[in-house]
Amino acid sequence: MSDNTPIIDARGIDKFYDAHQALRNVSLTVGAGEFVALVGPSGCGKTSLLKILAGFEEASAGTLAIDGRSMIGVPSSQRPTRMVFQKLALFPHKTVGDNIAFPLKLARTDRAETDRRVREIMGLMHLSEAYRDRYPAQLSGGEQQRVALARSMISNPSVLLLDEPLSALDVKLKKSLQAEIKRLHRSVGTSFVHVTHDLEEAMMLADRICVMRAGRILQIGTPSDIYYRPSDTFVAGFIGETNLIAVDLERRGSAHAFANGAIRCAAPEIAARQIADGLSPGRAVLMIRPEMIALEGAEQEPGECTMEGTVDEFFIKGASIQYRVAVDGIADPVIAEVQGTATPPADVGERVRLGFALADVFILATE
Ligand SMILES: Nc1ncnc2c1ncn2[C@@H]1O[C@H](COP(=O)(O)OP(=O)(O)OP(=O)(O)O)[C@@H](O)[C@H]1O
Repeated sequence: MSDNTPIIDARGIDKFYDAHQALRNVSLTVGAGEFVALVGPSGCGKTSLLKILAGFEEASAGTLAIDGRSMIGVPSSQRPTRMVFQKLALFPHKTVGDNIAFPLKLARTDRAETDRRVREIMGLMHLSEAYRDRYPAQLSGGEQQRVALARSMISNPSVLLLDEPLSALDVKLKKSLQAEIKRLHRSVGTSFVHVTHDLEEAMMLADRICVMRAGRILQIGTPSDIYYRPSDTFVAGFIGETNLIAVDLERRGSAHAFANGAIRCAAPEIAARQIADGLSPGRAVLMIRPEMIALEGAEQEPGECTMEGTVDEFFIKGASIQYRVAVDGIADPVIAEVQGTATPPADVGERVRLGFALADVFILATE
């Protein structure tokens, strides 16, 4: 995990491509050994930010320091950063060993030391010695990506920048490479900045997630902050499925309560930490994650709050069953993700009662 000294300190970064503004006043710090994931819709500026950190693009405004040194005007080859791309950039006519050793060759490292380091990093990436004399085309996609990771780590960069390195791989390979990346990160102490479209991947790997939209950073926080305390409805909906229900936020003495005719609660009072920063009483949105909603049956204790509705559809997902329930007075179907069982607890068209605990709600501003 990180200490307090930032390895990356980017402040007020703007990026223009001609008249098009790709980044707007972006500030990001990354601690030593920290793993930060950048997520956001296509075109929001993730790769532009990564390229500015790597030195492949210059910022149009703002400051950038890495390892305490200003990076303005410092070319990519002289930065303590390495980047791994989605599309492999291995040299097809060099062997695996020569590909991995390439950065050391550029630095004129002697042969014995190069040999030792190549062996060490191949071991770390679980690449067998037998692969050393093969060519990239003789490896699987996952193995090639491990070679690319080994090559980028061999010169001990302070920062590894990963631009969707796993997105071209099939699901099984992706899972195993995710585990490899996590293990690599734990064992080297390098800071990682990882761009991904896969939100589950971001949640699994990162110490902090940075959510971007239209060139701006909307929220930076731990996976749990982003998931349970999103800064707005966009972040809430972008990171995993969720229920967003219109409510009125009211002040009750020193506490707050919410009201919606379709939700019955004995005392709908909530703690201040369950309300987005700066939100005042009035129209608001109640967020509750599907897995926090129970389908109430004979064995299920009633929740502190309940809603009644009719099952629209359900999907058996294996470990869980997802219910979509039409609740009178709530525009969108309410999604409940319940524990998977061989016999689904309710059928389409059945009347059901949904229950949830007050502690699991979070109140956000309407868009
Ligand atoms: N070299 C360039 N010249 C002009 N416009 C560019 C250039 N590179 C990126 N852009 C534009 O800047 C915006 C941000 O692009 P960027 O590649 O940083 O987004 P992204 O979040 O990484 O997207 P994706 O998830 O699709 O890879 C986009 O609108 C893109 O079209």
